[in-house]
Amino acid sequence: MSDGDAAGKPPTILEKIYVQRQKDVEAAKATPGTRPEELDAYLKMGLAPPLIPLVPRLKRNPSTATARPSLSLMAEIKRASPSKGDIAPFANPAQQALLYAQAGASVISVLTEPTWFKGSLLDMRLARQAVDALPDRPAILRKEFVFAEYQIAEARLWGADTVLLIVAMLAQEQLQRLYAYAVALGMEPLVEVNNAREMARALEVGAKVVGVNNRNLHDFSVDMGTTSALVDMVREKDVLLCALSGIKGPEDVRVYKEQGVNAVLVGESLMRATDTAVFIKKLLEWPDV
Ligand SMILES: O=P(O)(O)OC[C@@H](O)[C@@H](O)c1c[nH]c2ccccc12
Repeated sequence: MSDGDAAGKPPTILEKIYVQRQKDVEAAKATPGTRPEELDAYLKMGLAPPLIPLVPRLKRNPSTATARPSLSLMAEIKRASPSKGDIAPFANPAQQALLYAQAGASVISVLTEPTWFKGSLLDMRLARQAVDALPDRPAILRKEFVFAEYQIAEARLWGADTVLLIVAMLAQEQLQRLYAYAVALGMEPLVEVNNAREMARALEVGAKVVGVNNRNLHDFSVDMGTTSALVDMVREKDVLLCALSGIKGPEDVRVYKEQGVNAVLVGESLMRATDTAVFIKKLLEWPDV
């Protein structure tokens, strides 16, 4: 991805994060203990924890048994964001993960980007540990700006069951390579798109779980219709479709459910909820579990 100044334009937030994350990854790769060959060796020795396959996990949720079409929840641990600033900077990821799991989330998404989102791999590990022993625990998603195999290996070793791949920041060949690498490690990635062109690219690599981000990562504008506009592109396909960002209440979820969307990913409104369990139950209109 260009840093934006080639055309004389200021870099977008996505470009800024990408540049910083490249430096962070270089530093981690040069640190004894986390060099790429060390991570590779750990993976080959089978030291990564057991994982949950994403697709079957997404298909099980507390509403599947009812007559309503099923819709799963991906609940996010998000301390801060570049568009909103601090959301819950002192949140306890273990506690939050447990609340999400007990309320029926299929996936727990953990932001691991430190500079703008105040996240870390430790947050992700703590979330995983908190839910690890639960029967039918949620899958853990590393929510990150991924551009290198290294970050996927890191995710797997720190306890992620899957990773996010953002089409907008990857060349097609790179997307293909990272997708294949994640799958080889047992992780079906969540592939994020923002428009029809990106959706076509996600389908071309064979993505089975596609998230449509209602928030444009270049300018932060949110349009809840972004997901709805792309539903038809996957309708007859073996693809699970998730709506990401800006979801605040049951009205949003109801619309997506009627359109055949399979999952919603919710961050900010869950982090701000005073009673997380009650909020989730109302949001998804789930029966008592
Ligand atoms: O807090 P919200 O509006 O519910 O949004 C969550 C999630 O969609 C958002 O955090 C997100 C979607 N794609 C991303 C890529 C990187 C970082 C963050 C994201």
